[in-house]
Amino acid sequence: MAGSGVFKEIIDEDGVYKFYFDGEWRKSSSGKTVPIINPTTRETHFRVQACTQEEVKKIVETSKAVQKSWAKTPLWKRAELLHKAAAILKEHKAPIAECLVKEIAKPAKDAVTEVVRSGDLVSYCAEEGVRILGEGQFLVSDSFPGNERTKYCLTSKIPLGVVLAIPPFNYPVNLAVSKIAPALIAGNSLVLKPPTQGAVAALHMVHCFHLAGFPKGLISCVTGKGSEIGDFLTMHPGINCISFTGGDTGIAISKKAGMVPLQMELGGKDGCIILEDADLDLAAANIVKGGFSYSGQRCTAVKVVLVMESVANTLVEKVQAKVAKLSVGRPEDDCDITPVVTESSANFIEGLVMDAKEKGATFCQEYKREGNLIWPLLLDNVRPDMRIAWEEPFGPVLPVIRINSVEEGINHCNASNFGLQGCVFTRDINKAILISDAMETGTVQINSAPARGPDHFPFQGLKDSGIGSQGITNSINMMTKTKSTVINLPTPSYTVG
Ligand SMILES: NC(=O)C1=CN([C@@H]2O[C@H](COP(=O)(O)OP(=O)(O)OC[C@H]3O[C@@H](n4cnc5c(N)ncnc54)[C@H](OP(=O)(O)O)[C@@H]3O)[C@@H](O)[C@H]2O)C=CC1
Ligand SMILES: O=C(O)[C@H](O)COP(=O)(O)O
Repeated sequence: MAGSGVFKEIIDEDGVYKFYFDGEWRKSSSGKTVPIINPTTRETHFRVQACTQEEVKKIVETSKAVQKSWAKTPLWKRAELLHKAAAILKEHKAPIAECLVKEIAKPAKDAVTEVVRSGDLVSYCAEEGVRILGEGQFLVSDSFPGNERTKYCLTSKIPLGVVLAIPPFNYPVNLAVSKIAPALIAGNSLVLKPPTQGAVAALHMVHCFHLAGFPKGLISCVTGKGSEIGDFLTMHPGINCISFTGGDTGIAISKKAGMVPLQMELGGKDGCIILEDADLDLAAANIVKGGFSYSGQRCTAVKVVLVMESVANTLVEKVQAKVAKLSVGRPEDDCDITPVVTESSANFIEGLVMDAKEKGATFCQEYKREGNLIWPLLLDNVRPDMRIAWEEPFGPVLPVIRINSVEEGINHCNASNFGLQGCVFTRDINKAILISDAMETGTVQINSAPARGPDHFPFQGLKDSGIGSQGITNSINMMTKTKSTVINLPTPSYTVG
């Protein structure tokens, strides 16, 4: 159970979760707490510390000092500790998953999957780190015009320093470890600012790293409202790298952050283009899985279907039939559609639905909402003048735009300010490749819904969808800098003998 057993020390006598600093679980001197509202009951379920700027300052200072010795810890030892943390995390999947169910209404099975996937990510990262950080480059000078072979250049990868990790609510464990593990294996220290909704799952996860025995102060977890301590953290001169996943906040952070490397994974409006020759059963299954899993609260969710008019009726019928089978209700009951994360999120989604209604979209189901729970809704005959054609609902509402040419579909996707992923369904691989090349997105999936995973694949967004690329290997590389040592010889190396 959450907050019990090995997790007992992360909670205080009043039931408030502590923050983590210098290898200890602590109460904030602010005396204030932040409530975490259960999206299903809409009542406060957990409380976390509202940390102060002074506490943030101390955390960053300590992280800086500890990082120096961590960077000198042998790579194999860093990997060993990560493997240990991964095993502990998987061993405690049940209480962590329970937090995900209560804090973000993630369906019970998916919550367990997130924790197990996170353990696997940490292990893979440890192995990949040993491989890629264990090798460097060797260059000789006479390959560049005008040079003799008098210089040998040895390059290796060195850590950046203190990495700040800010994950979003929808994968508070997985998108936290996707930043923590690469940072640590590369020799950095790590400050985590978890999302408010999802903070308690993240604190449990951090405790698994604590139990693994990482040095004191190497990992810290500071809680509080992003809007209150966020700027102080992201603009702190002691931070050497920011890895952020979330919405438009990331754009604001990018503008304010100093000269530090940024990894930004932001929103998306992933288009799904269906050609006339597509396998419509496969497409319909992927549209429903891609559009409605975790109630559409995935950056990689299918967020607009662009279907050729000649097959649109058949496709919509097939999707509608599958939508009708989705179960709607409590995450504890493992329903497909569960309450969206906050009331304001539900209100925002409703605003998009009402706009589409006023402008004449065809409702394939009746719009239904109870509290934060919104029933899955397919909107047909959506036109470009409707907000839902462009904005991401981050909820279980999926627009269908009927197109008369492939170009029309591609142009719609490319006119978006987002460029995360896209997908195309066709039996013609040549067409699929041409469409993939034409789509201005970080990834295009052929005959499958968009997805970030598996976690070692590169994951990146163009335009407002992000900066840089995630994925285990890319994240390790991003959290390091190249260091060269040049050996200068008195004479060209091949003059002897
Ligand atoms: N491309 C990708 O990989 C993904 C993108 N997303 C996108 O994220 C959005 C939904 O996630 P959501 O969590 O609501 O996103 P937000 O951008 O609202 O929040 C993301 C994180 O930023 C924190 N934060 C808020 N304000 C600040 C600030 N001023 N400075 C620093 N940190 C701050 C939040 O903390 P707090 O909760 O305390 O406010 C949270 O931890 C969607 O747009 C979605 O598309 C989501 C997942 C993956
Ligand atoms: O936050 C998100 O939405 C994730 O990055 C998507 O991950 P998934 O495609 O593996 O569900």
